[in-house]
Amino acid sequence: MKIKCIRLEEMKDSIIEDGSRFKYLLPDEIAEIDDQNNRIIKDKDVYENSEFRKKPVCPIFYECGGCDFLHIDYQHQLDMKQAYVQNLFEEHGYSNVVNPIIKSDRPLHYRHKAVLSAKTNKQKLRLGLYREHTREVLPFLGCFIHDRDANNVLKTIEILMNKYKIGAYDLKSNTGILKHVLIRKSYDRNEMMVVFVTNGNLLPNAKKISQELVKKHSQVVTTVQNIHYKSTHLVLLDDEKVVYGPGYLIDKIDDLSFRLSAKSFYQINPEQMFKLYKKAIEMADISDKDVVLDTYSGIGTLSLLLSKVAKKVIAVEVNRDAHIDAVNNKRYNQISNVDFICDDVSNTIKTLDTHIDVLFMDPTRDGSTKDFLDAVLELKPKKIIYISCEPKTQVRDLDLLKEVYDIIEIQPVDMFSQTIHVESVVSLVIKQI
Ligand SMILES: C[S@@+](CC[C@H](N)C(=O)[O-])C[C@H]1O[C@@H](n2cnc3c(N)ncnc32)[C@H](O)[C@@H]1O
Repeated sequence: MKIKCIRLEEMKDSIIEDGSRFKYLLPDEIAEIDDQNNRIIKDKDVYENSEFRKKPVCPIFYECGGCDFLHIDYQHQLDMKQAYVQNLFEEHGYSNVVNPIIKSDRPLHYRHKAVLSAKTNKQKLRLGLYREHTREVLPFLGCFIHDRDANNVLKTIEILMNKYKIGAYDLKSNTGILKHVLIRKSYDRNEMMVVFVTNGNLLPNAKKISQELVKKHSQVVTTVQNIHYKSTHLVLLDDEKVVYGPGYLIDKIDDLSFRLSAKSFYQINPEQMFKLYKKAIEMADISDKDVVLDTYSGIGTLSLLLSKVAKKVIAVEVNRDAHIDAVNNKRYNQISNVDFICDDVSNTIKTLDTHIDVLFMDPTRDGSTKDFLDAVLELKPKKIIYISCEPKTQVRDLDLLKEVYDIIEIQPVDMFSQTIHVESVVSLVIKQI
């Protein structure tokens, strides 16, 4: 049997186990499958002489699921993402020509957030990333998309955990302490937060570990313990205690400062985030008479940037920690024309009694809901800016708005280099009748 990968979204389906493990086919590449053994018969000509493929820099690329594209030339990654977004919108009947993708100047080591998991290996605690599609931890601390400083801090954490005899949590026996370590870094201040995720509230020598860590890496300004009292696939739960420092980080966008706590959403690629926000605000072309509704607003980054150009901003976010950060951020920046509401976006939009000129929406990968989009059609803002990290759900949602709104611009942004994911910003205006 021969298989061919035609489109970007099919790449994930083209993974075939063949012992040495074969990574994704590129669109138009053909692989021959030995049906009986369900193995791929490699065609050296195609895979090794491809002008688009390169030797992946990472030694665990073929096991780890983090980077889909580390074996593909960066320009070709961009071309594939561009074609993917263009095709997707065309398939849904939109005739717009998609803007050229905004590329990254730092396609490696761009992630300012890293999450690693703990395991016991040869009687030692090791930190690493999950093997693709499994919960098996691959001990490795040199990830090529994580920030380099974060990688160095993780190496010290591994040493300290072993020095203080902290055991890795084991799911099967439900024993051990350390489940995960999360690191976050502020771009502006170059400072880091470390979160130790533990099974139960015991983390012996937590203060000593933190002090030694800070002594070695002065960039670490705070450490936090996040406590799991139950089995969960989530990394961070509600119970949290600050071990060292203030328990949050400060980052800056333009002249605004933002407080980041462990659990609140913050874009992981700061340099691309600046470009994304700048482009989204430019697309909205807001006047100082406009009232803006910023939905799915996180810690209020975009809301506060929008407050500089709009008359008023109303921002809605369901996550309580993110909401508290947003309120603090408003106070910290002495901004008065933003109201932050902690609620579900559908609840808020249905009960809103203010005229809205421009709507911003930035939902999670699942996209928005029919309930919310129906309420948008009732509200009838003159412009909508839809920011999405999953163009597939974005275009699905846009189909529910297309009777009333025209798409003006579609802007892909490469927020997640080396991965299959692409961010997309779409501007819409209400149809004239
Ligand atoms: C992709 S993030 C965007 C955050 C923000 N716009 C930014 O750029 O940092 C999506 C946010 O939507 C929030 N969210 C998800 N579902 C929601 C809902 N039904 N109502 C309100 N907020 C929601 C999440 O907690 C998250 O903070």
